[in-house]
Amino acid sequence: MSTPSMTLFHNPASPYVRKVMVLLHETGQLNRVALQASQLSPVAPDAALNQDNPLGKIPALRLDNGQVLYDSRVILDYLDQQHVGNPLIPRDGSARWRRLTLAALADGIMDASVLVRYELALRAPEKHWEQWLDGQRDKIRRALAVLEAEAIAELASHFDIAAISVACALGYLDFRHPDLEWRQDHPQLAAWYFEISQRPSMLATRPPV
Ligand SMILES: N[C@@H](CCC(=O)N[C@@H](CS)C(=O)NCC(=O)O)C(=O)O
Repeated sequence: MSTPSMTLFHNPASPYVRKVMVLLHETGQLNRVALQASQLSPVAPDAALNQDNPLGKIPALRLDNGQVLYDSRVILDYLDQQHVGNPLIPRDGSARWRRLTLAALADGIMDASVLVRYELALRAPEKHWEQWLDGQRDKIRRALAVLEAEAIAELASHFDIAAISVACALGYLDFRHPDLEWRQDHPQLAAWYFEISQRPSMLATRPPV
């Protein structure tokens, strides 16, 4: 087995890190990356990570020449150009922009979900800003509605950047926000997610219980 040449700042609870891990599994590159555990939140930063990523966010990927890549979209793009199989990010044409837009929609679900998580887990309950929380949850609901109405066939067509990103966003909703009961109004998305959750890359990267 080859020695890893890159280091990934990693936490199994992060949906953004999960995207990177799923892509590494799907493209056969797992053994190229060593994982460096990072425990952090916006109020409890990881000093080692801050040296490599001034934004203090994971994932960050240190390459063998010392260069550091962030954020997850940049890392996915880089890693997708490092394997010989079919690209998981279309290189050009309208498919590229459509698949990246679906991926951005999924990232937006993660962004809103992570912000809600921080507000609920890190701030005292009497300081919770309900109107802001509702605004974030509305973003999640609108994005899920669009995926259900417009994107199921596209998601089912390949397990690429779009599908990986949506899968990781839904996995995070299950992990941190089961109260949202996202399956209730999105039966097609739920059926798609049930199926792709069985992929080895998804099973191996499930968030901790
Ligand atoms: N847009 C970034 C988001 C990364 C992100 O927010 N990661 C969270 C963990 S899930 C984090 O590092 N939070 C620490 C902080 O915000 O200070 C990406 O796609 O990589």
